[in-house]
Amino acid sequence: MCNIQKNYLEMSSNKTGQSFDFTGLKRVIALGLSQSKGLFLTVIFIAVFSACFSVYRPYLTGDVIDNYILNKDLLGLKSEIIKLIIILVFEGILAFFTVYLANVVAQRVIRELRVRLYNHLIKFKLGYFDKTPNGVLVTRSVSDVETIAEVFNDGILVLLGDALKIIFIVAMMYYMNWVLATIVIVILPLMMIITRYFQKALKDVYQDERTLVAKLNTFVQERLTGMNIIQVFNRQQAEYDKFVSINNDLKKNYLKTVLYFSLLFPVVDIVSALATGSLIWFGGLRTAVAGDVTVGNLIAFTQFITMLTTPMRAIAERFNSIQRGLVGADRVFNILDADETLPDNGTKKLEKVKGQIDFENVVFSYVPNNPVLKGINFSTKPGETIAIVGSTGAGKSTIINLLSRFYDIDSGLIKIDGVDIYEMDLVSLRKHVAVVLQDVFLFNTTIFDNIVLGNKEITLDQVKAAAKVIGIHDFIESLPKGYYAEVSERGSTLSVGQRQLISFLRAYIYNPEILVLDEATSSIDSNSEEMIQRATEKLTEGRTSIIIAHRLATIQNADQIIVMDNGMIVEKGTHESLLAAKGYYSNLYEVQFSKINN
Ligand SMILES: Nc1ncnc2c1ncn2[C@@H]1O[C@H](COP(=O)(O)OP(=O)(O)OP(=O)(O)O)[C@@H](O)[C@H]1O
Repeated sequence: MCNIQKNYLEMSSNKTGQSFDFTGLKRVIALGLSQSKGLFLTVIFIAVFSACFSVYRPYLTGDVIDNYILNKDLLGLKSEIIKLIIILVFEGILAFFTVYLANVVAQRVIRELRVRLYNHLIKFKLGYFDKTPNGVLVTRSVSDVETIAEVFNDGILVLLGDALKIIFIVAMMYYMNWVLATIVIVILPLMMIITRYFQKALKDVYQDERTLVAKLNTFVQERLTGMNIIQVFNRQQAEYDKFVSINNDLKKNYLKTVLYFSLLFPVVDIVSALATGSLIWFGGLRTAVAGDVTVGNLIAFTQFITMLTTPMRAIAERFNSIQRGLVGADRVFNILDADETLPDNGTKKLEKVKGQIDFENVVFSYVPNNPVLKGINFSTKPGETIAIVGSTGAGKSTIINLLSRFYDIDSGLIKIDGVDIYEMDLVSLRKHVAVVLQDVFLFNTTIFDNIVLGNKEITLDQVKAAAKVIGIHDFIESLPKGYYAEVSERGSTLSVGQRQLISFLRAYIYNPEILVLDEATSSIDSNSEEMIQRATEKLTEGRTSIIIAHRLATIQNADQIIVMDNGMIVEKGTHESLLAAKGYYSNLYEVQFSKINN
């Protein structure tokens, strides 16, 4: 099974087996407190206050019936009704503040988590991204984080109010009439069992839902990026079928949630009706026969049952929201807890480097125990141009990944100016090494921004001067908005050659002492080839350069050519000496030369 699939499955099937994740909840609450302690406590205070008020209402209703309506005390009735109205209005105001403030807390937590997550991800080793599909990470950073809001919005803060309400109602019922209170209370455990059952079932459904959403995001994102492959190979129908299948799974999952909910409400209603029926039957008998239950008591208690059912039913919903939020939180915290950051323990900050590079017996594997580089040794003098050639998959690009510490080596030493790169501060190391990758990546912003990459110290004039040297200034100026022309996603509206030249310009403007260039394999027209050849000469002038070459014609003047095969260096020398040796390089050269001639 490939790494991506494995990691994806690991991240998706993180079921804990517990019905409620208290550790996750504690962590989310701690985050809420750290973001808005004052607000958080205010909402709790309002919830307590509001719970007291709502309980007072049925009590007052019973009191109005027994003492004012039945006694025909109209004056007293008027003042009691005014009291009831004031309580209702006040309850409404408190409800508004609870919902509004809980949402403010939730949004602050979301903002904080997104920032933390992005800040964490951006420091991860490239190896992590090799294993994890982009769609999964997009889902974690966008929609999973969003679900955490539910823990606050409809979750714990409101849940607390509901729980308090239940406690106050029970206390008030016993205060008013213990017989009626006991009749109602007997029914309560039944409701709790039902709620707990649905709570467990819903957690599993939500976990599956998050997995399926991530799967759908990954699918759509990858297909959109590789749309040209799908269309060229006429895979539309097959890809459509796969999409329909994932989408169907998601629909089935949502319907499961709906099923649980549609069942939960009627079941709770039936239990509530059972409680009301028993109350009226027994209570009515006692009113008529024993006389120890007043009419006001009976009416107040029917109101209590409704008031109990609503928060109890709501508690199931609240748990449901918290559950959904905690499943999202679990996934987000998994990433936040992942220790995938590239270790940066080096302390040496080199201000200027001369450009001497040494690889000493370097061994490296992407996947443990499967070395891709098996003992690489070479050295460059400052200012030299060194070319690396060899068969596909030989390990050429891997060498440049190691020099910039995109990945860490298994053993050996890589030195710049005699200093082990692991002793160097990472930022300082990368400041001295510019990399032009085979597959040019352009962001969806202006050409200028794509070149300076947010560095405010680089001016437009500097970029223009550099573009003239590289030979792309006229082309950029010919675009409708020149340097401020927007590049479409990944630069798809530019030709391969133009994208290459923009990435050359990006490296040139940073003026590094060491340049690493992974030549594009895609064929370009001879005019662009000539432009790129001239730009390469300018780019490598006066700095140590490592060029991974696919076209041998471009590297004949290199100071040193390294020939690689199957993770090892098989030959080293100049173009002439290697041709004379009649070995691997000479063969490679002849094959390319005869291809060109043919
Ligand atoms: N991120 C990765 N994870 C796992 N294996 C990888 C990764 N990148 C490359 N490899 C493997 O490492 C080996 C060397 O790859 P590398 O890209 O260095 O070859 P290359 O010589 O640059 O090839 P090409 O000329 O085709 O670009 C290959 O077998 C490749 O499959």
